[in-house]
Amino acid sequence: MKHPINVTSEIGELKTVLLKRPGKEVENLTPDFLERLLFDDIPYLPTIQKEHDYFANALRNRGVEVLYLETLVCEALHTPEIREQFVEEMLIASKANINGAFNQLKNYLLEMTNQQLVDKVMSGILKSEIPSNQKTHLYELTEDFYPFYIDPMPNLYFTRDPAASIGNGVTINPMKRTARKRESLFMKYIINHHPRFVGHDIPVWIDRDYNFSIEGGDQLILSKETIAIGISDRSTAQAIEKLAVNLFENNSTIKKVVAIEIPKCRAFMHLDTVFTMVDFNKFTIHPEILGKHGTMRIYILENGSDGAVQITERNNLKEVLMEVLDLEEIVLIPCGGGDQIAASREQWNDGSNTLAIAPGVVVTYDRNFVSNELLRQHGIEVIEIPSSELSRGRGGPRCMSMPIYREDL
Ligand SMILES: NC(=[NH2+])NCCC[C@H](N)C(=O)O
Repeated sequence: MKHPINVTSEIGELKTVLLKRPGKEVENLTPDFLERLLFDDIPYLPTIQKEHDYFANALRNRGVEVLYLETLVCEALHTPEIREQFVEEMLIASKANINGAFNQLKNYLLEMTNQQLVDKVMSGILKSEIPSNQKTHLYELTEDFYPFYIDPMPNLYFTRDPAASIGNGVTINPMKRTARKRESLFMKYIINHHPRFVGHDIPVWIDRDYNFSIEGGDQLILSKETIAIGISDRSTAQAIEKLAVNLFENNSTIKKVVAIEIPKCRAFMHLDTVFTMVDFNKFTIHPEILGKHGTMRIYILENGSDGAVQITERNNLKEVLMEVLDLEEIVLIPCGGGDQIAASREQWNDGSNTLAIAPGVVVTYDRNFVSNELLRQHGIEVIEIPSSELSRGRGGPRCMSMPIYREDL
């Protein structure tokens, strides 16, 4: 039986991808809570959905099978026991068990159909949804102070981050920000209970209960043997080392983990906001991460002879890529063409965040016209998608997709 997961590169022909269509969770954003929910503005739901459908269709037109997170979760909750366990775990992760309305919320959710239940958990539960006579806790009465029992999860359409495929396995990521921590629970249920995945040996290289954070936007599969991971605002050195050890010790094909330090700031939250692979030897790059004289802090983690990880330091990205990919030439394509204004504007709108669907073929946002033109000049085929609402969440085509199956190179 064909294994359901296979991702051994960033650019191998994309066969199956996981998306999440933006839903009601995006409409539950209000100005007071934008920052904590990691948005800069409120997308207009009908338009963001239209743009997202365009993205999904662009992928389907190229023969990619598009799976939806919301559908897979519904299908995974196929027995009363799994449903109940899911609801309980989700409520505990939302802290509804601590001096909270755990039982009311549990009953409320379990009365719903699977589709309603999943939509509700994703879009958040408002305090106004539970009748006043059932409210017994102080926090339930303070509706004006904070309107939600459980927060909406507007970042769910960035399926890249809560889980990521490496080889035949996955990382179910311990997320950094409270606003996103619960997101990886969906993948746990999918991997453990969805008929497409149960019965297969799917190694979990790092699990969501690990104490230090790591997110999929920082994880790049450079080749069958090498991955790159950003040491970033979201991914910690501890989790990167732990992942490396697990990959080395558990028969993965990965021999090297390249850890790349990137500045900790909102605009560069993940490695893929400043660096993506578009062809065998071509990468997009935001010039600002290259540092003065192109010097960076890069560490290569390998399996040491005594079972401990061996770490060596490098400082030139191009040279490291040539070394680990065994190539004579690497082309770094600067976001915004190196023009200072275009670079920071287009990076802000994810100009470096491309999704490769085959070597030399990428999906990008239409608004990044300078970067798109430059990619074309480098011989890359660029498929543009509309982006006025999608981009408000600060993530691009790579962030909005979790590859499940790519052809090997
Ligand atoms: N892989 C990525 N770059 N994801 C972008 C995620 C954006 C999201 N608003 C967040 O702050 O988490």
